[in-house]
Amino acid sequence: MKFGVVARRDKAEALKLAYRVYDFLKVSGYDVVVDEDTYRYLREFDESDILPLEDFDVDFIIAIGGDGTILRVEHKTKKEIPILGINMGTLGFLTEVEPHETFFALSKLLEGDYFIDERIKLRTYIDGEASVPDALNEAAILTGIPGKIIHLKYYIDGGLADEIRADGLIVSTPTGSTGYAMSAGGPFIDPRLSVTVIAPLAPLALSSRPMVIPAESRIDIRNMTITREILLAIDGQFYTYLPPETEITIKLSPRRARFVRFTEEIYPKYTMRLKKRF
Ligand SMILES: NC(=O)c1ccc[n+]([C@@H]2O[C@H](COP(=O)([O-])OP(=O)(O)OC[C@H]3O[C@@H](n4cnc5c(N)ncnc54)[C@H](O)[C@@H]3O)[C@@H](O)[C@H]2O)c1
Ligand SMILES: Nc1ncnc2c1ncn2[C@@H]1O[C@H](COP(=O)(O)OP(=O)(O)OP(=O)(O)O)[C@@H](O)[C@H]1O
Repeated sequence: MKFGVVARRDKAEALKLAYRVYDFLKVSGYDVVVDEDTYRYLREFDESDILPLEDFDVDFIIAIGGDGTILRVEHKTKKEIPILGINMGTLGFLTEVEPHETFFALSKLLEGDYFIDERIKLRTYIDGEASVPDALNEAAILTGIPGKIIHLKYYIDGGLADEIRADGLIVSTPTGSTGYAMSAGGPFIDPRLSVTVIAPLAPLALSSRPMVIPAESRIDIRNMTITREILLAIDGQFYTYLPPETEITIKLSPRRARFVRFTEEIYPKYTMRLKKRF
């Protein structure tokens, strides 16, 4: 078995724990690679084990950090590698275990006492091209000029669903339903469901409400403000400004994210975490 180790670079405890995980796995006889960005901030790893995240070809990734760290791993790796998230974040909604549980969790992983939680992702097409990363949380279509409204029309499976004047539109997976979409008034979506949430961001009209549609549906978004660019932000990791005439389409991605879990429990696990959020 081969492992990859990644830590958030801005927290010394996360880097130190990454080294302990690396050392434990090496001493146990496993091949381990370490993300080069992590190495840049802690030079103790063996130089021959350093690789860019983009080149990780391992069985499991141990990610030590918060949600931003997990999202970064998801965006940079090319294969659907299962991630075990160790929470060294503020919220750590996407992580599985707390730091004090690290070595117990690793033992369970090595014994095969775990399961894989697969999460759907969304693919965004820009003028018909899949040229941007898939979203684990959401694709956010945002006003390019803070303080200025954007006028959008969006179509579901070819039919006009709504026309909004708002700060933006959040198109979210069940995983992302507890992130930006929830701040836009969207509901908690049980991660076992295959649905997409569409939530307008600060809409002018009271009648523009969040909706939940089948994940297999096609969403076409058109910018009606012909003079204003819009900003597309995916999972807070990738940004691009799009000219007004750009045609945006969002569909279910053929790819999935995979997480190592030790319990299938959703309630009260996620709902308790939501309480921590507020
Ligand atoms: N107003 C908002 O609520 C708002 C605004 C921008 C981005 N976000 C979220 O932040 C994400 C990027 O995360 P980051 O850590 O790189 O950015 P960040 O550092 O700006 O933190 C955003 C916060 O959202 C939390 N978060 C991220 N994904 C989550 C999820 N699936 N469920 C519950 N909480 C979640 C993070 O823990 C963090 O507290 C985006 O994908 C988006 O969902 C939220
Ligand atoms: N190696 C790195 N390269 C780029 N950005 C990084 C790196 N390590 C950490 N960051 C950034 O540092 C910030 C903090 O990381 P992270 O999101 O993991 O923790 P957090 O914000 O405290 O946790 P949470 O997202 O759970 O609230 C994030 O914005 C993350 O993207």
